[in-house]
Amino acid sequence: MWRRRLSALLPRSPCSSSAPSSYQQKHRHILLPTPNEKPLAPSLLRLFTSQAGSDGGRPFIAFILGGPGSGKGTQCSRIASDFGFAHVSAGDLLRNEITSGTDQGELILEIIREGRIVPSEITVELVRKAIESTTAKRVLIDGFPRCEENRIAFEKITGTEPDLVVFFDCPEDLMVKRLLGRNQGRVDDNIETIKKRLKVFESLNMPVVNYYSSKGKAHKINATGSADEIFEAVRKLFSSLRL
Ligand SMILES: Nc1ncnc2c1ncn2[C@@H]1O[C@H](COP(=O)(O)OP(=O)(O)O)[C@@H](O)[C@H]1O
Ligand SMILES: O=c1ccn([C@@H]2O[C@H](COP(=O)(O)OP(=O)(O)O)[C@@H](O)[C@H]2O)c(=O)[nH]1
Ligand SMILES: [Mg+2]
Repeated sequence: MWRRRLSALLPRSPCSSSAPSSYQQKHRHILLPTPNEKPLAPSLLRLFTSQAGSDGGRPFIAFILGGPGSGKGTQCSRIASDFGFAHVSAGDLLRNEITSGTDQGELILEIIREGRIVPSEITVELVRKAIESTTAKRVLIDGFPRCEENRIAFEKITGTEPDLVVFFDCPEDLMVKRLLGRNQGRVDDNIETIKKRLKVFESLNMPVVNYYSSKGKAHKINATGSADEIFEAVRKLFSSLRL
């Protein structure tokens, strides 16, 4: 499955309604290996063909979802240190591409600045590599998948589904307040971009949450209290898992 071109796997309704940019057309090669290309490393084959938790199998995978400013990153750091998870932040992986000046960095910066969603072929590849390179038995994927297209691409390419999905439920006004106070110099933490990100969250991220809810995999956590209070609910959930 991983050998097929990602474009062939993408659903008809993409994350963005806009046509492929000239950058995307020019960089069609940012795709997964084709049958003639190098096969996956044995470690990766094992990762995506085995069940979580089995000996030598892939790690336990938890998707951590929620609106911008709902506290995903904050809670992930705590889960990572208390429960031994590796923390893979999709947003950080994308920002690393910008700061390291890769070919795709310019496109990513433009999309993040506008609060849109980066094409699946870029993000899935970054997330897949991050999972492959960790030796941890448990991995948090923070802020991905951002839309149904991301989700379908991830599941098809890796041949696996998350073992757990956590959704941080937070009202918009609180998310806005937190984002405006984040103070990390991010190009997208301004009121104009925040409004766009909230719209994208409702229209494109929520269907992913709803999909996993319908499969009984999503756990909703009230994200309105203090970080300590929220972590108490998170701790309960993670303590109840057989990891
Ligand atoms: N429960 C909370 N109460 C108040 N501020 C919070 C809380 N959780 C996170 N924050 C702060 O809000 C901002 C956004 O949190 P962050 O974890 O980065 O959210 P996300 O990754 O979902 O965008 C950060 O400045 C963070 O310190
Ligand atoms: O899977 C992802 C994750 C992030 N982003 C982009 O990166 C931005 C910042 O994401 P991050 O998760 O860091 O933001 P947060 O929700 O934590 O504020 C998003 O608004 C998107 O533009 C994306 O396109 N795909
Ligand atoms: Mg974050």
